[in-house]
Amino acid sequence: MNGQPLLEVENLRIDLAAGDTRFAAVQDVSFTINRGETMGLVGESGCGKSITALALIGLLRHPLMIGGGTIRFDGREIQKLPASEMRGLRGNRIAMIFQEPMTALNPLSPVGRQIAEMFVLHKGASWREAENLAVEALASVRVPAPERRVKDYPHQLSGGMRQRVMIAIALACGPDLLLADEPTTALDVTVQAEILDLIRELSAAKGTAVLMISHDLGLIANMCRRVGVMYAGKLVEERAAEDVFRSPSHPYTGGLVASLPLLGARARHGRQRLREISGVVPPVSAFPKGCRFNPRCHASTDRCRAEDPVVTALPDGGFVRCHYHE
Ligand SMILES: Nc1ncnc2c1ncn2[C@@H]1O[C@H](COP(=O)(O)OP(=O)(O)OP(=O)(O)O)[C@@H](O)[C@H]1O
Repeated sequence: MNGQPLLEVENLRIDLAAGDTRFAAVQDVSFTINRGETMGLVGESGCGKSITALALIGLLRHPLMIGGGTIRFDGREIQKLPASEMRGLRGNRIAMIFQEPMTALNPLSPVGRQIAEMFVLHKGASWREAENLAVEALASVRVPAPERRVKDYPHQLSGGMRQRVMIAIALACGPDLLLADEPTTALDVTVQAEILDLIRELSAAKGTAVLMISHDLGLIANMCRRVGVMYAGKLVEERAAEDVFRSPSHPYTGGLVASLPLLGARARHGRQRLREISGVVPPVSAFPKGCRFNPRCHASTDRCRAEDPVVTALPDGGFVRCHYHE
């Protein structure tokens, strides 16, 4: 089954309503994730990564809404599914973990019960069975003394332990797709590595496809075979992770690579200080005309200011959205 398309996103557009106006916060986003595959989505804060993930799991809320395009999961268009079917998919076949588990966990319910609920809701287990399964699920994310920990409330756990609980909930039903939105950003460095290892190991063991979202290209390259680079609501490059580092095609990707402390070519040679991309991602209401990256691009021309580049396929199977990718 691996290698078959699981998630197919075509020309996704996400609108942000502001009074009578609608701004396209995400536009022309297309990508496919095959069964069992791990893909990364990288870009600075505000590029539209999180809202893309929320759209995929049917959790966009006003003022954000899907403005166009299609999302097919396992061959079925999710926008056309009745709400009850979408609820059946969410948490069961598509799961999501967030940066801050405290916001996703119920503070008033013991963590074991929150895990058990998944088995009751989606797998038809009795509460007694589900509570045993919850202990097993906690053990699988390497929470020590899981039979005691199931009784703990979220505030009694450390940030790393809470994230493990979140992963246990997400993977409880053996989803086909896990959306991991900055799952380690709020954690300290040693815990980050443990959590990433856990996601990598458990998803590989269960054949779960993963969409890993991060502003950290180093992390994404470590975890994912394929990388989509997002800038101001558009995918500007999609390549195999090693190709992104070897020969970034889009100037934005080049900037992200150059700003990595260990991998940036300039840093490697130790001759020049790290080059960062100057400026910031514009707000959705002020995306520039032409190529959205043009005001920050060191190589932009009149054409970039006037004309939005189309997607160009690259010989290595990737694609880029830049007039001057060659
Ligand atoms: N509920 C909301 N209301 C208004 N604007 C929103 C809302 N949620 C997101 N946005 C805007 O949509 C754009 C994309 O946000 P999104 O959170 O997807 O970015 P991101 O790349 O995931 O960044 P971050 O890592 O900071 O979440 C941003 O400009 C953001 O301000």
